[in-house]
Amino acid sequence: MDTYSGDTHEKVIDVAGLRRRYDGQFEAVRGVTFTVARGELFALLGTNGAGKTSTVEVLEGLARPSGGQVRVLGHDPYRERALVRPRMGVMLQEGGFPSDLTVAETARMWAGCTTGARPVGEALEMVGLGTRHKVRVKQLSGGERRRLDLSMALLGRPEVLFLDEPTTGLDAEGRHETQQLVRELRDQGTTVLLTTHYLEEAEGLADRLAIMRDGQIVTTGTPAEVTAARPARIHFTLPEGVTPDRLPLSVPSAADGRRIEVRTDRLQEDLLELLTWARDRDVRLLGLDARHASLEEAFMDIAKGDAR
Ligand SMILES: Nc1ncnc2c1ncn2[C@@H]1O[C@H](COP(=O)(O)OP(=O)(O)OP(=O)(O)O)[C@@H](O)[C@H]1O
Repeated sequence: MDTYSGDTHEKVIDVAGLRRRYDGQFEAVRGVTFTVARGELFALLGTNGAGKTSTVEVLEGLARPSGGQVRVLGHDPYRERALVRPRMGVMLQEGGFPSDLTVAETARMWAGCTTGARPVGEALEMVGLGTRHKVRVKQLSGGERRRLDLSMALLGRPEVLFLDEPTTGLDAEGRHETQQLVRELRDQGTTVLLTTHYLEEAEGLADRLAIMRDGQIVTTGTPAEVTAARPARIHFTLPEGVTPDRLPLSVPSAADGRRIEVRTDRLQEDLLELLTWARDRDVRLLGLDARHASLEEAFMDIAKGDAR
């Protein structure tokens, strides 16, 4: 079946066993499966070379898979590109607009090739480039070029938006503004597939995410599910004269001098045992800090090869 009914559980992106091999040799994507529902924001994460862009390019219809099945809005994005392309917005890692054109000329040129385009001024306003319309593309800063790329991806009021590292090169304020815009687009019903190296960005924006390594998805779920599967951390420093070997044995810990890190799946129990031990011996745990794993910590574990 090629079209979907339009209910909120509609799989706007449906990837099953995707493989992509370059030049019949190196296999960059090795059996990737995930779905993204309408109105969902899905983040694809992974270290450099994990296979994110190779995956996203297939979804954008820019490359043919060497194995598996891909559907975007119910269609094969490569063979039925003409049906899918007008409904998707694509922001590549490098926009590559002619550098001698002004921002407004670029936008008008792009609008000319876009079905049902927004007014050019509106698209530029959305990304904060409204006052930069007379500036040549080559005179824009790196961050402004990323915003122009995003603006052009939004021109056709896309149902599904592919954002490949949309905030790379932006300063903190620009990142915040772009994240806010992406959140608003999602809230208005746009389905978004995002790749990013900023893990707090993924943690803050994504409804669900997948972490890739060596061409495969090693972990997937909501940010809370992905971090809940990793050990929590307790950090503290022992006062002088108290050596790590005096800690309660059932609390798993690693010591760097007197600085202690406990990694635990039983945060509440281990914290209670530690605090009781400290109180009974009148030991002050300096700089005590206890928290669940962040997405960054989960990512680092996974990147190192520890996939739970
Ligand atoms: N055109 C190509 N020909 C051959 N190998 C390629 C080609 N493009 C990418 N690769 C290889 O495929 C693997 C995955 O690359 P890809 O760009 O998909 O990774 P990525 O996760 O997007 O990385 P990054 O975070 O650096 O953008 C890498 O080993 C890369 O060297």
